[in-house]
Amino acid sequence: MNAAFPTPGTDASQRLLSPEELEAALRDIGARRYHNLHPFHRLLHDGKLSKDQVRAWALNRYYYQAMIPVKDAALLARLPDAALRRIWRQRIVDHDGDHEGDGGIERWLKLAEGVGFARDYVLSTKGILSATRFSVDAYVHFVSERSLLEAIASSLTEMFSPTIISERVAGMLKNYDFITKETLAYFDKRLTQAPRDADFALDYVKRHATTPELQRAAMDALTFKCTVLWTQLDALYFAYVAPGMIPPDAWQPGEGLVAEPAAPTTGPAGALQASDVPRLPRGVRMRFDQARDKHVLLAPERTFDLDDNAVAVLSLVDGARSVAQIAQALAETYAADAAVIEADILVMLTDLAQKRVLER
Ligand SMILES: O=C(O)c1cc(C(=O)O)c2c(n1)C(=O)C(=O)c1cc(C(=O)O)[nH]c1-2
Repeated sequence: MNAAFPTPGTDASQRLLSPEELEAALRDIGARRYHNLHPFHRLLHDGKLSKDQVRAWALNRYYYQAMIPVKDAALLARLPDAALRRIWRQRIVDHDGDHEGDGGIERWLKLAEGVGFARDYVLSTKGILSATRFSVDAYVHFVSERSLLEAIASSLTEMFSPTIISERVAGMLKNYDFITKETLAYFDKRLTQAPRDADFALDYVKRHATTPELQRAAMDALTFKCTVLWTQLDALYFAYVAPGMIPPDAWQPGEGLVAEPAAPTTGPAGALQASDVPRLPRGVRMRFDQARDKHVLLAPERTFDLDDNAVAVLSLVDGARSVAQIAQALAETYAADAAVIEADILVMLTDLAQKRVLER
């Protein structure tokens, strides 16, 4: 094949590399083309994406996860000996599990549910970008149609995945308040599975790429696979970051989500009580918007305009004062009746709590 990004060093392709040189050449491909370098991953790991952009990533990547065992079954079907099949079939078990509710696909569904998706919507693959589908399908076709050496070499991106997984998990946990360790449980197992799989595949490639042509084919296969991963992120970036052109049938923010549970309540119908101590949740803050010359309440992905009364109340919401104390302070400032103010601000604060921009 013609590599999309030809690997430099054409003289090296003329001669037979030692197994160590071949490994170094393969690692060099990853160092230059692996998807850890993609701007979308940088934004994801550095906490620069909105919750909807993280959702778009989780949804699209589900298709990759779902098709990996299809790809591995295609490869398995072509393996001529039982010993190799025994080893390779473990990959299918890792993703599909041994029983209902087990395996990597299931754990990815948990991740998607963890960021708000309804399970059935994810399973339907309805909102997935066509470009995601095309590149993942291209990987399955490649593995089905190319030589066994190329098919196995194309899985070698897994050599590079433990580093990106560690970076991703640490970065996402640190930077997003909607991501928990349980949500990212998918990656725990990959940290041992990926090196085991990559060691086997690398050993196979080093032993079977016995001519310069075969070594070149293995390198091209790995390059191809890097482009499979890269183009998925290009598509996400184009649709959901910049310029933000979401194709007609792809997921639109808001679709396929489970309704967010109402704010935890103590009083009747979730109403705040005078003794409650309100505070702004993590990630929510009041700001003065210079351009619009007004105060706003900034929450992840949402902004609420605030009138003067709301600004006066929220300035006193500090996680220490109760509603009654806030009413008392306002009554003194404005020389008004504390009971009347308390009744008014209970309505206002209850409304904010129901919008999940206030906690008690
Ligand atoms: O999180 C990642 O960045 C990442 C990368 C890759 C990869 O490099 O192909 C895989 C995975 N994860 C993964 O979870 C996975 O199951 C997997 C299977 C394969 C493969 O080619 O057979 N790659 C990957």
